[in-house]
Amino acid sequence: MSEDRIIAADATHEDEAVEASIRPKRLDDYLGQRPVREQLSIYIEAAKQRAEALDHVLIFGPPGLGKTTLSHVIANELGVSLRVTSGPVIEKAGDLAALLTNLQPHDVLFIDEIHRLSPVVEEVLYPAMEDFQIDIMIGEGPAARSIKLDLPPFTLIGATTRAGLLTAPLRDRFGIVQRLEFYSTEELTRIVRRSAKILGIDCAAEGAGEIAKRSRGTPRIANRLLRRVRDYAQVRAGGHIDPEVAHAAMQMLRVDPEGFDDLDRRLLNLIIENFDGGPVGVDSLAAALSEERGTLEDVIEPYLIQQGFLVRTARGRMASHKAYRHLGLAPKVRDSGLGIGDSEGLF
Ligand SMILES: Nc1ncnc2c1ncn2[C@@H]1O[C@H](COP(=O)(O)OP(=O)(O)OP(=O)(O)O)[C@@H](O)[C@H]1O
Ligand SMILES: [Mg+2]
Repeated sequence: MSEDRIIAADATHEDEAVEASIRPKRLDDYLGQRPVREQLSIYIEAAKQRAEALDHVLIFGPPGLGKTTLSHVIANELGVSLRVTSGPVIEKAGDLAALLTNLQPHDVLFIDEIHRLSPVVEEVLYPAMEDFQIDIMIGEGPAARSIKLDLPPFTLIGATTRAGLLTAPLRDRFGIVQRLEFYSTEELTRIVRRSAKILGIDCAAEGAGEIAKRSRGTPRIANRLLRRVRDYAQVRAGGHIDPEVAHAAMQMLRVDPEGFDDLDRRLLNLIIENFDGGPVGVDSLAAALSEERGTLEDVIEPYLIQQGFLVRTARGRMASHKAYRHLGLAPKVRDSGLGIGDSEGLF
């Protein structure tokens, strides 16, 4: 279901193809995320001055905010090669050992979805990260013995949408931990304008702003909406994107001024109409929407929570007054005063 969403934060094949051309390569082009950029530029500079590998970096945050992009940027700024893999792809300890022993000194190994590493593979990673050493087993049965191999000093960059699922020993081995935040409308406007320029799209500043406003704080969505608005502009408006054209295209895409689509509105409506505003358990919501729990938690909820339309409480999800108003409904009057104070936050 959610794969068809114009505002889904996870990458489609089309996104991946276009992203390669518009993905920023240097820190200066990596817009927004100012604290992250400031810190990393110092750590990178310091590592280069000492001629050492950069300390291991953990990047976490919702899909489409720039984790993969940032890992490419870091490797570029360090002037080293980047090897890319992901948690579910590394099946055996030997697969990881092969990757590690093929690194050049100071290279970056990027493990996407690092929370999905198997426990055996994770065990191999601990000494590799800490001492640049791995233990590998040679032979089988009684003749089997373990030998220690030295690795070149390297930087591991781990990315995850679910920092909470990382084991403590793994998390503790990252010297640098960066959390990506949703982008402001101004930042997304700059991102849209940059992408439009690269893709040769005629997009006025206010047109870019209109797209940015509806992009759920997420560069990937902003870039995708830009491409769809371009299609609309090309067929209906001589190829020029101004606020009116952007607005009309969004109406066609059924993306509302908050950047919500039918699925978001169905979710909020469900909580309000069927569960009396909540609290309601996430499993009940996922079942009612025919979505997987993980999709609901990782892709749909975070922005609704961050924007204060949905509240995550210990007893389940609740629709806020803002949600009622957005759907044109009268907010429910509560006696308990249950609200944001019960929220567990985003992760
Ligand atoms: N800071 C940024 N400045 C400009 N463009 C950005 C920035 N961050 C991300 N983008 C754009 O958004 C796209 C998606 O980013 P990216 O693939 O890095 O997200 P991600 O966090 O790795 O997502 P996922 O969780 O799905 O792996 C990139 O191709 C890039 O064009
Ligand atoms: Mg990624």
